[in-house]
Amino acid sequence: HSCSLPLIARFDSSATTSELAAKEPAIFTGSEFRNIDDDVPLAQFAVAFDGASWTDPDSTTLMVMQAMLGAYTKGSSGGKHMGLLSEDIIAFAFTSTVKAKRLQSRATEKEQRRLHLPVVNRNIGEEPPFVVVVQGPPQVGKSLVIKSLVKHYTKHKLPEVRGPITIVTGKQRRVQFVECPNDINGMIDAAKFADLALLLIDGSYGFEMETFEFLNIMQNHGFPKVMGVLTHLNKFKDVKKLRKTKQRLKHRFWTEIYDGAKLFYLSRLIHGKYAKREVHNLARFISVMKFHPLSWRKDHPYVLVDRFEDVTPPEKVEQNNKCDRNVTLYGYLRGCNLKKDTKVTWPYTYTRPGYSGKRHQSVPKDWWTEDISEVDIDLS
Ligand SMILES: Nc1nc2c(ncn2[C@@H]2O[C@H](COP(=O)(O)OP(=O)(O)OP(=O)(O)O)[C@@H](O)[C@H]2O)c(=O)[nH]1
Repeated sequence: HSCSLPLIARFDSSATTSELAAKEPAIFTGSEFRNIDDDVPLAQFAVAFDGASWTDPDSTTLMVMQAMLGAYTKGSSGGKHMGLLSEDIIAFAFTSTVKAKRLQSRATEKEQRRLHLPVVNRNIGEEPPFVVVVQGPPQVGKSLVIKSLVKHYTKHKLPEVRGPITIVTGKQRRVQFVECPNDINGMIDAAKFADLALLLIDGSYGFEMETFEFLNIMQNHGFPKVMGVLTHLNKFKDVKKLRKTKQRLKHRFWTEIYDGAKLFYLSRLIHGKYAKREVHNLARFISVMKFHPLSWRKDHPYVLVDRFEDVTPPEKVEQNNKCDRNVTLYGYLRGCNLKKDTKVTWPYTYTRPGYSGKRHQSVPKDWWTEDISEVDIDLS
């Protein structure tokens, strides 16, 4: 004490702690961390508030309060005048045996109740969107149909279709529109993840190879709901011929799919866009359609990867065809949601030689589907 007094005297000793603090105010640099652990029956939390110097008339009250709540040391750095190291929390120390017993029996009761609870769905986030695949031969109007539907639902003009587009179409429903690429691999992918396939047919030309090809692929890769859409009908000048063609194409469509399969007509093009009323009808059908999980998908889980946090570029994966890197993915496994940050290790990759060389106009590079039927995934 005698040594430190002269040292202190060198400073302006008339200033109180609060005055010193006021000169250089503390900035609270805190953060929040929440960790839900059902095995720990107690919730622990920390509260920070402005303190008062010991000369302050409120200091005694605050000290009593702090003793009741528990204290945190200022030992470790965390800001100018404070620390963040937690100490024993006095608040959790029992002062009476009766209270201790009561708390203990309550904790046991809670634990028992937890054990007897039915398994709750702990999926994080919303349900995956329904995937509507828009398929058809080149130039049939796939992009225009997607643009028109987006415009109908969101009132926004979509200048270009560059990838899957997800839209909220109802309180509990999201729909994702995907343009089906016109190559065999793209069609196989699409047939697997589609909940609904919109088959676009050029009415002025009739059925084309791409439609039959896709129907064939769908037979083998899970048959989603299918609706036909006839476009380019405005090219008919003769009303009688138009009516006859519609009839003929409808019966052909029914033969290919099933009797009574839904077929829409986009018969008018106004300023380069489909007629509002016709788009409205199509959109309403999509909005109210009941989608059922397909039994095929239950046996062949497919993951639709939206976004990789640790992206493995397809090109790289291709080179060493066996990829065992741990990739954190954020996506949907059909039928159940994957937890965010689920660790997935896949032994092989879906990307095939030449993938990067191909022009994937409608699907962004960091988006692809992965067959994970043999992949070890921790879904707990
Ligand atoms: N006359 C007429 N033209 C249409 C109709 N539907 C689309 N088009 C036109 O056909 C062209 C191609 O339309 P897109 O929507 O790009 O067709 P797409 O199927 O996405 O084409 P790809 O991506 O190249 O396969 C555009 O110029 C459209 O305006 C229609 O019903 N009638």
